[in-house]
Amino acid sequence: MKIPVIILSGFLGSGKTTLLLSLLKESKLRGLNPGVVMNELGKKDVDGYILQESTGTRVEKLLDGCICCSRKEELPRTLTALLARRPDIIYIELTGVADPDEIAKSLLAPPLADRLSLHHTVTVLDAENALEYSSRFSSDKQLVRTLRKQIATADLIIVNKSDLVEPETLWKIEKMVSKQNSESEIVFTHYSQINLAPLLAGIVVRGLNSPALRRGSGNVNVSGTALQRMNTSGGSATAVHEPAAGTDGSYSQVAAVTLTVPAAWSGGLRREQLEEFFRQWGYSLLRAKGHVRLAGQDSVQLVQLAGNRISWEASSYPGQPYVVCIGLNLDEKAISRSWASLFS
Ligand SMILES: Nc1nc2c(ncn2[C@@H]2O[C@H](COP(=O)(O)OP(=O)(O)OP(=O)(O)O)[C@@H](O)[C@H]2O)c(=O)[nH]1
Repeated sequence: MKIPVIILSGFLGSGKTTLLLSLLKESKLRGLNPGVVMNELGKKDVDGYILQESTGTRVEKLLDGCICCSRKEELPRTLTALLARRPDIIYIELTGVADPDEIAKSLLAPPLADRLSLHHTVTVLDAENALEYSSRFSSDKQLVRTLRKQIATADLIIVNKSDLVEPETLWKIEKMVSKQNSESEIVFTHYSQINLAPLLAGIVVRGLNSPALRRGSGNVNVSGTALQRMNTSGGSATAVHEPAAGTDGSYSQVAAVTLTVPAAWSGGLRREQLEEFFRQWGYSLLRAKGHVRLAGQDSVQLVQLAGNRISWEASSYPGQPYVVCIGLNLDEKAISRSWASLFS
């Protein structure tokens, strides 16, 4: 009995975690026992914390690297441990710069091939920025290639953040997607809200909560539909992008820097101060997220920069405040210096 896997891919900040939140809530409503693997480029699990807080789901976190290349060998180990908890469905949320085809190859090769089936590969696009990627990242061919692979290998493409663009842009995105993948479904969404029924079709309770299991029979033939179009044949699983030699958490030219608030700092930052800190790096800062304490506020704030927009919301994060910055050709020393100056 193979456990179905749904791979969630898409560029940084496109709305993967927002979709995963809906999927987990729907899974729980259906009585399913979901397993989650979340991969983050940074050393902190911002999204894993959000998911655990909102849904109570245990999340397997693979931090500080990408499971489609530098941390590739960790995925089979993590999935094997996860399978011991008898999930009905496994969701794998990739980093924004991961190639979902590489992950599919890992799933469909020994030792996992007999235990998992690829149910769907979903790619989420940020409607406000997707058309700009090829020109904006023209200096990083590997990144452009990976973003194309994210579109080419998906069987469902969610064009998200449609609230931020004109209908004409959506039409252009549809055209661009169709050129790269003429067979996938395309849906246009706001906060990744889609009808989840087709995605979850065929997935049934069979793990710990399964009546069949309670009766002592684990032999229920209800595995998810394997994806026919996924090209997993031929050649070894060569990573599309390799970590640059001698760097830590760096993929093609995309790198993550984790910045913590000094333990001795008892003050609070001003919102404008932090927004200015983010803005100074321009388009080289692709994504930022973290939990910080603002001056004059009792609660911690979850701050997110995605697609050059900054959002704030209350958070109950209990640990030492931090921010993860992910960018292209980021000057790590300059960022760390600028960050330290906020507390001097
Ligand atoms: N305006 C708008 N914001 C959105 C939409 N969907 C998600 N967001 C916001 O965009 C930010 C990034 O969303 P996530 O779901 O974390 O994106 P992600 O793809 O998981 O991001 P990473 O995995 O960190 O790269 C969050 O602040 C979301 O609240 C949308 O449809 N419209």
